[in-house]
Amino acid sequence: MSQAMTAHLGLGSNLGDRRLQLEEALRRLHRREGIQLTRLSSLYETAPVGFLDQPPFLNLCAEIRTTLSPAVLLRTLLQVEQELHRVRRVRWGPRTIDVDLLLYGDRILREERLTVPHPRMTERPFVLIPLAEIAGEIPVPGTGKTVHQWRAEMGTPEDVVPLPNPLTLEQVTT
Ligand SMILES: Nc1ncnc2c1ncn2[C@@H]1O[C@H](COP(=O)(O)OP(=O)(O)OP(=O)(O)O)[C@@H](O)[C@H]1O
Ligand SMILES: Nc1nc2c(c(=O)[nH]1)N=C(CO)CN2
Repeated sequence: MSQAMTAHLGLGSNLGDRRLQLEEALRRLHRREGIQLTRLSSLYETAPVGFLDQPPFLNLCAEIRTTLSPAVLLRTLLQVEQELHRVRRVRWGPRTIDVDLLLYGDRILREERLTVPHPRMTERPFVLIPLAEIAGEIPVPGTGKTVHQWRAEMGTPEDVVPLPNPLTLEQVTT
């Protein structure tokens, strides 16, 4: 068994019961061997980025402790997406669930199917705002800046709105 690492995930949904799908994805991840959910950000409603003609997303970020390697962790995230019947037709388009690996400790990976830190995370308000809540002091490897510094540079977008009743760690781990 390898040493447990801290990693950060970004989750999003903009089709169907968005909140339920995020909740179910988190519950399934926590039940997987080698993954323990340790912190959740607030839940945000966010305007779509990239492909604009699609419904608003719910997004949040999660901290996990994991003994899985980055490659096995990514495979597990993709499996959970499949279990939730993710349908994806358009790049950056609507999806029932999306789970991205944002950070894996202080590792930098540039593999064919896995880039860590996630290559677009420092330009995405729907990632940086929730991530800053739970990982503000963490340096984004290879960038020379912390999550908080990236988030501060972005200003305060109006289209990332915290929901009054977020998901709780207790709710998804018990
Ligand atoms: N850090 C990462 N997290 C998740 N997927 C990654 C990562 N790096 C590379 N990938 C690859 O990206 C592929 C496509 O991912 P996905 O469909 O979630 O992209 P997308 O959500 O449409 O766009 P984006 O990557 O901009 O969020 C995955 O199958 C995976 O192999
Ligand atoms: N607001 C928001 N926009 C997106 C999102 C997302 O999760 N939230 N995911 C995308 C696919 O990578 C593209 N655009």
